[in-house]
Amino acid sequence: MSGDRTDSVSVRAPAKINLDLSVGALGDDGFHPVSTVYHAVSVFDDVTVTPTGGGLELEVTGEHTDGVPLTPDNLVLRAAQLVARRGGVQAGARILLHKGIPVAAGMAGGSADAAAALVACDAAWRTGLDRAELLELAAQLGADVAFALVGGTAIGAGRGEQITPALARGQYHWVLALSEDGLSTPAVYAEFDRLTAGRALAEPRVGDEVMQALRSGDCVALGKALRNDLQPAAFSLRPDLSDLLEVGLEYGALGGVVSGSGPTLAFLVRDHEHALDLSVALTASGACEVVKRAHGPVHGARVGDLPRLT
Ligand SMILES: C[C@@](CO)(OP(=O)(O)O)[C@H](O)COP(=O)(O)OP(=O)(O)OC[C@H]1O[C@@H](n2ccc(N)nc2=O)[C@H](O)[C@@H]1O
Ligand SMILES: Nc1ncnc2c1ncn2[C@@H]1O[C@H](COP(=O)(O)OP(=O)(O)O)[C@@H](O)[C@H]1O
Repeated sequence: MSGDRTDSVSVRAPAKINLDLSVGALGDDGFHPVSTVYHAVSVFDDVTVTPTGGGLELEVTGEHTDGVPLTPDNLVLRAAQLVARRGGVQAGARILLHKGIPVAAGMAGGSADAAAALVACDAAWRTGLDRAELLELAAQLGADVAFALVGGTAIGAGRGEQITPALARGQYHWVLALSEDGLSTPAVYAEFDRLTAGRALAEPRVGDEVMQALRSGDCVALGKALRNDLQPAAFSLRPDLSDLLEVGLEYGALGGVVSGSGPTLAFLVRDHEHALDLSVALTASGACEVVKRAHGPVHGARVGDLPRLT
């Protein structure tokens, strides 16, 4: 069978930022226990799967392709393989990955791709996996993949893969200050270990302030409550990010925080107009080359329209 567009399934998955990221001490499994508030924002990757007679082919297009591996360890291919194995599928697929999420930015782009590929392969191959099975496969692919399936605003526990939806009101507007060079997640966790060596770390716990701000939909309170235990480690590896945070706050952001392991800085603003003002100010200051505006929360990975053929 050779695939055509009538067989194709396209799935869109969102980037995330962490509104709060509390990190505990490195465990024997090589991971840190975390308690985090994930928030899905309107920056997306799209995965289109067309069934074929056999084998997996991957093509990557879009704004952010540098640093995306085309090797079997690409999370899209690993996700497709997990679905094929769980669903007992012999068929193959041609997979198009369109990247709008910056790579190695602390925005979980690879995890979004994995989540999109799980949903798209399941639909294209009609393997009929249920939600629990998809979440189980997601956890095998990375700590952030389960959240990319669920989306919205949610608490992540364990390594981040145990997801509970958070009680959250309102839409929030963000200005994302991007960096040309990414930061490696393992390197930032290793720097966190170095900076906290010899200290007894408390069990990770999401702050009451952030949860209260989300419950009441209060963006000013949320701006003050943003927090990330990995931020000192990201600043230690990239001291320019600390200056950039100061610039954003001086220019009137309600709050700002490094997203996940960085280097993206997420600035909270009041509304669309405020986002435009801050974007212009950050760019004009020379402190940051590329900014993106986004809002959240948005949905998790779900089947959408096929991209237009050109
Ligand atoms: C820091 C966070 C915050 O949401 O996001 P990113 O900045 O990567 O987007 C996550 O904890 C990243 O999750 P993710 O990027 O999925 O990590 P994984 O692929 O599962 O793990 C990559 C490596 O990071 C370290 N790691 C990851 C998660 C965790 N809770 N503790 C860890 O120590 C381990 O060294 C692991 O081998
Ligand atoms: N489909 C994918 N898209 C992006 N990166 C991927 C993908 N598959 C594997 N990777 C690897 O994951 C690393 C982390 O990328 P990403 O998920 O974008 O960032 P972060 O972990 O900072 O949120 C990349 O440097 C790359 O080596």
